[in-house]
Amino acid sequence: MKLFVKALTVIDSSYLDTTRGMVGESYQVDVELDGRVNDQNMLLDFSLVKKQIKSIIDDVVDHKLIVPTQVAGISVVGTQQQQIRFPLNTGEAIVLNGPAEAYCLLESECVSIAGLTAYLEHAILSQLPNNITGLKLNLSHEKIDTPFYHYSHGLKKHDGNCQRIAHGHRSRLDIFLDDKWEHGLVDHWAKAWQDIYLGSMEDKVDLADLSIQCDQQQQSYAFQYTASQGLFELIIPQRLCQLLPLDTTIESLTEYLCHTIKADHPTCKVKVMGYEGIGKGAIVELD
Ligand SMILES: Nc1nc2c(c(=O)[nH]1)N=C([C@H](O)[C@H](O)COP(=O)(O)OP(=O)(O)OP(=O)(O)O)CN2
Repeated sequence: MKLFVKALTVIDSSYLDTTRGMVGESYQVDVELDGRVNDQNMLLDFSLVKKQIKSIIDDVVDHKLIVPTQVAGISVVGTQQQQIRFPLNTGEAIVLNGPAEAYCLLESECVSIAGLTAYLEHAILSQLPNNITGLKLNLSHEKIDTPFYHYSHGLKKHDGNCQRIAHGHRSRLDIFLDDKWEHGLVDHWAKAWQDIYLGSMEDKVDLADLSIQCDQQQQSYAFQYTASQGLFELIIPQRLCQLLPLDTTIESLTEYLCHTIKADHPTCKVKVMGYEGIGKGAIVELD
């Protein structure tokens, strides 16, 4: 007997990669359970499938930075507050300091959908009732036929997990000039924000102001803030980052895109639909 739930949840996270740097991701999650029915003649009540499995996925990976810990030269120090120095293959590094709950440490050399799926399946199955003998997850990307981008950010004013300084999204973007969808503009922004960290100028500090030590980070930006989960710090190469004069909520990002595009096309009606991951976002229009 099997039970399935499609589109159980969406994981919005970021991961570290020695080539790409920090990559924002959104995965849709489907689940299939295997086992014997219980005395309610159910494998597992759908409401428990939704609540319990979603809550495990949230605890293990959602809104976290996924760090492959078998990369040569990586260092992970600390227990409750962890400092991570992640080497890039250009010789640069991404350095973080934050509460342990903001990271998902994966024992591998890189992050892949297959590796993450196996890790989550193991974590979930061990917490389900004994009549459930197997579990299969399907993590998939939203099918986007147009150019899209991967961004990472942190929202220090958010009272939930979006305050974590490095989580992200894989997002589509729609731009219209005088009601016509503009491939050229969408493509431009998708390239500009391909694997980008969107940092608020307000959170930028001097390297010397950080509580962590840093070595060769001359061409890097440093960010720091304290939110309800604790102190968050990040050092990231400037080339992987765009500084913005705003909080990086989807409302502000979409407004920023719309105003920037309007400045180049003053006589056009501009409409931008900015997405934060899958199926949600903001719309801004300027006449
Ligand atoms: N109006 C807005 N609300 C939220 C924003 C935002 O920009 N504008 N941003 C966030 C976070 O960045 C977050 O990454 C997105 O949250 P979400 O995927 O909705 O997370 P939840 O855990 O609340 O939802 P699930 O899909 O159930 O995991 C938050 N809100």
